[in-house]
Amino acid sequence: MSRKRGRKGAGGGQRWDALPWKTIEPPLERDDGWQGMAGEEQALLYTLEEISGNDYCLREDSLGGSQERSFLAIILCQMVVAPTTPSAEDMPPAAQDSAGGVGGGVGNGKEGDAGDAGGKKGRKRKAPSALAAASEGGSSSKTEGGTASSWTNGGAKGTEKDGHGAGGDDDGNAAVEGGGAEKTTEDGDGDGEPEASNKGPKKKKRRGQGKKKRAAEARAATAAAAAAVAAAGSAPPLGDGGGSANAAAVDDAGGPGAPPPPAGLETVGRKQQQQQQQQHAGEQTAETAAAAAEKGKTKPEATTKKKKKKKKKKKKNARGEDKGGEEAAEVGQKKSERDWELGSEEAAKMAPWMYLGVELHPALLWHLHRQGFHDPTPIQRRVLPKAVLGRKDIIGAAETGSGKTLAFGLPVLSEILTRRDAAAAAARLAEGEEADQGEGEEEEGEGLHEGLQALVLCPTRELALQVAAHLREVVRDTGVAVVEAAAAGPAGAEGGAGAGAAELPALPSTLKLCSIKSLQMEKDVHAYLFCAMYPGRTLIFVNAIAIARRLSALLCALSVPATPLHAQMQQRQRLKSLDRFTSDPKAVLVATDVAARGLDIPKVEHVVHYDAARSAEVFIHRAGRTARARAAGLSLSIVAPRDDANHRQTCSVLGLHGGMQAFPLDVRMVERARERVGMALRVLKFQEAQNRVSASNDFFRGLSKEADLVMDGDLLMEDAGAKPDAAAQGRRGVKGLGKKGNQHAARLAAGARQALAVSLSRPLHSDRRKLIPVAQALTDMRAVSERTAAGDLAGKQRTRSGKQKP
Ligand SMILES: Nc1ncnc2c1ncn2[C@@H]1O[C@H](COP(=O)(O)OP(=O)(O)OP(=O)(O)O)[C@@H](O)[C@H]1O
Repeated sequence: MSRKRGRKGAGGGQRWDALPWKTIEPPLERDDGWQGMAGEEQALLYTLEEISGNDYCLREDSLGGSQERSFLAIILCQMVVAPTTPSAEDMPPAAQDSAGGVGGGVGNGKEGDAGDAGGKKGRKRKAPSALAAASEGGSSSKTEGGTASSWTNGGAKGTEKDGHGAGGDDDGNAAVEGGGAEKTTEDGDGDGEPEASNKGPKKKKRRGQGKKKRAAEARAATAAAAAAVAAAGSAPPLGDGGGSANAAAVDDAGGPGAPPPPAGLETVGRKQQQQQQQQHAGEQTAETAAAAAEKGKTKPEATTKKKKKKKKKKKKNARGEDKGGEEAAEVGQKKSERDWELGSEEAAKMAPWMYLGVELHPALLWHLHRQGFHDPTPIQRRVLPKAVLGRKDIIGAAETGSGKTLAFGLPVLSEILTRRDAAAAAARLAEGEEADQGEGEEEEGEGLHEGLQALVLCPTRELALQVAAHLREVVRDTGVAVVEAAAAGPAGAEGGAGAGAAELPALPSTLKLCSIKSLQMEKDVHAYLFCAMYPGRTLIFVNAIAIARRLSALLCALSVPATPLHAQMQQRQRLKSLDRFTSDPKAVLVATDVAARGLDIPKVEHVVHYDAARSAEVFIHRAGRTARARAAGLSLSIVAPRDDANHRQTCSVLGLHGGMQAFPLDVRMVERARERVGMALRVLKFQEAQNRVSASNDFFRGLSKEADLVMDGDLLMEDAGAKPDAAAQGRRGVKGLGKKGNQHAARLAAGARQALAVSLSRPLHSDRRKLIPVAQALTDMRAVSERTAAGDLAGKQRTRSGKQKP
């Protein structure tokens, strides 16, 4: 439900750049609810409300506890792009007229968006309060019903919540979006080519005659596609029984209960964008006119300076010096508005986005299409209309891997791009010049939008990098820079979630949950057995850094390509581990909860909880690293007696009162895995001894070198397994073992390594057919247990009646 919160009648005169940024220092440590929010956070929200002129906050009653605080970052994003002036439709007619005049120069290049209704009149959207009221009705139902999208949740839980991005932080980093100001002539990725459409952005020659034709084609195709989907009953009909908030939001444009003329929808969206542009252009015209007049006077000087600056920047880039420390802003060649036109077929594919009635900036649409995102996800469908059209501040909630990043990212980026276009148009207008894409325009835009446009806070550096990369993908080549910036967090802190949240995020319905009961000392065996039997990208979660180190070393010794990830690793090493994990489809990452939240690593097939998560919320975040974006995934909990309490609590919170499904195990394979793990532990023990010896020897050698002394051989220990010539030099061996003892140790080490190698060269099970996919194993197991249950039932009935049932 939406409800009003915060101070009323807040003025809208301030701008986002007056934000007290310094008061937001991740990690935000409170994990209690909205009401109990730390004073400064509360103050920050009020400040944000004042700045945005928005004195209400849309939220759902189902959200509570830490979720609200979790979405501070999103609120923040929305706030910084919220209007500081009344919207065009709230303006008196005269003002609207003048804004319309400005907009005439702005709308250039939009005809190809398939967003125009070809002259049909769109219905006016409701005023914000009406929209809020409408959304109340819509948001009461939490299921996405009857939509065209395969993102529909179907059997997923009715209440979808999330605790995205908050809680106990690892090291408190921020992803920062800068906008408009930066531009280089390089494509950050070196890959400006479209993948989905196999067509590059349209070239300028598309201007003129052919353009109108193509635009008309695109409109016709989109309208036809939309109408076809609606006719088939698979599109979300407005005001239908599905009752989703999305439908309610669309109602705002189309009226409740009325089947939507798709073109009308598009008109509303397009009109909205034009209004936004007109509004921004109107705001900036006077300011820009003065600036332009000034610029006109000093232009030659200013241009030369800028060109020099650019040259310097290019040189720096070539030398790789301009990385700004940790930042790696990928700013591609800025393309003009016209370059983002989609062809008619492409536009038709993107019709589900048009249904939202939100006209996203064409560049975003183009990039969404390029990435194959033809459908908005449920959370995106619900957020976008309210964020973009309703200009609401949103606390969003959805299952893991459901596209929340773009849900908050798209409105922010669309606003930045739209404002920039409007500013450029206003500048052109002020200078009385014909729109001319190129250097001149870039500089105008640059002058008007220099600086930070939006800020996203993330609890870990990894997440900051990921969010930035994710957003960067949709603004490639627009000249908007998305960069990551680090902020200091508590050293060595782990990214555990705050316990005791009243509401929990949901898990995707494509995720299977199962468990293995184990002894503490057998956990290694089960973890190894699973990795060996079901190779695939696997994320193993442990509760302690020492275990992450030990288990990853053990798995490596067993030829499983494992790497650790924990908060005590240097940032560089952490990124390297992640790189390795993402580049090898069979890699295993042994991680602490530093990797539990928000990380979107493609195609993680399995999540293994080596140690039980300390709370159900952490469990959900961990498990949510797999089964993302509609993919299937498996979560396996290895439950030893000491994990039992946490595991049972998680099960009860998830409503699995009978516990999780037992993972099928073959006793013979467990036996063989046990043998191998034993051998690997021996190898590691010898390895460790060897490492200790060489570390000690290195230490003494280093000392003697520094002091310029001749090394006394007695101080050196002999390497177990060292080369024979080293032993021949008469050094003393490992203390307590003596020379013979060392030789014996070396022999043992070599023997253990060899035995392990032999064992690893054989299949884990003599019958290779036992290597079946996890999903198959679970299906088989279910069938067996169903048969057993049926048998049991029959058995019971037999006993009771004394007769066997047919
Ligand atoms: N409209 C879309 N169509 C297809 N894929 C999408 C769409 N939007 C996002 N995705 C993809 O879905 C994946 C998950 O997105 P994202 O990381 O935003 O999820 P999330 O909801 O933030 O997850 P978490 O709660 O775990 O942080 C990403 O790989 C993203 O590229």
